[in-house]
Amino acid sequence: MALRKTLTLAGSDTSGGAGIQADLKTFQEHGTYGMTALTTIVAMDPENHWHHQVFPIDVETVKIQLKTALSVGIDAMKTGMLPTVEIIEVAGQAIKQSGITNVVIDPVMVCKGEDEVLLPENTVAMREHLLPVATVVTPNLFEAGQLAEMGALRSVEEMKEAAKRIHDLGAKHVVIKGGSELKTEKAVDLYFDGDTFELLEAEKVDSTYNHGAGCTFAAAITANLANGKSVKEAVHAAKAFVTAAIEHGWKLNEYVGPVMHGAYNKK
Ligand SMILES: Nc1ncnc2c1ncn2[C@@H]1O[C@H](COP(=O)(O)OP(=O)(O)O)[C@@H](O)[C@H]1O
Ligand SMILES: Cc1ncc(COP(=O)(O)O)c(C=O)c1O
Repeated sequence: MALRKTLTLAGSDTSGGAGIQADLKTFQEHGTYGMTALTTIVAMDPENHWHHQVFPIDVETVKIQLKTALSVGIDAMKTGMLPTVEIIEVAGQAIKQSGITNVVIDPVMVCKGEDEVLLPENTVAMREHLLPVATVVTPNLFEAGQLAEMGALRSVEEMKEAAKRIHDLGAKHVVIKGGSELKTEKAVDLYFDGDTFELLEAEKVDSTYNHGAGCTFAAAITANLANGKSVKEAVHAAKAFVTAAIEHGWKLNEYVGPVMHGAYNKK
């Protein structure tokens, strides 16, 4: 079988656990050929409690990277941190024009442990330009509440309502990650295909070493789609992959603990 090509349009996480670094490691673990289009650079200030600083890439530079990557014919792609409205618009247009069918939108709005949320106008732009081109969208509880205009989500019932609203905005499949935020015994995610709901459950890991979990989950879905799995199969396999990664999360320094991207294949 020819090597399947995967693309991430996302930010660089200098600390290596999230962003394009998580995506490439995850793509590799799934035996796909990973490519990147960089949207922003995130650096951390070691002298100021590891405070995140975000340096967006010029929109023309994002455009030319997308043109380059999409010209080779991509089997599946994902988006991650998109720092400006202009970049979100360019992403939506490029995806639409390319005709690519396996598109995972991870609507990153905030980094774990950081209070600063990306600008509210970015959420508006995501609704308009990214949800309509999404094969799968993977918001966490906070992001789903923002996209659905429902504020904080606290229960599976509220997650169901949010999933319906997000589906109505154009995303074909919706996965809302309850993760460690939802007050349930297990780590519960809700999957909605526009027709039926399914709960994906895994043991909740008692750990704060979960940096990059969201990116890893979305990248695993992307690689599984590239490898020919159905959306439902791709999501289930990604859940097992990310659970193992969280179980083996580790301490990089006193501020951040990344997941172990390759843990699933070492089991
Ligand atoms: N403590 C945990 N134990 C097990 N699974 C978790 C835990 N926290 C998050 N997950 C799972 O990891 C995946 C990524 O979720 P999450 O970390 O909430 O995303 P994000 O990084 O976007 O906030 C989801 O499948 C979620 O259920
Ligand atoms: C570039 C980048 N993308 C995405 C994220 C979100 O990461 P997570 O998978 O932990 O939600 C971060 C968080 O630091 C980041 O730096």
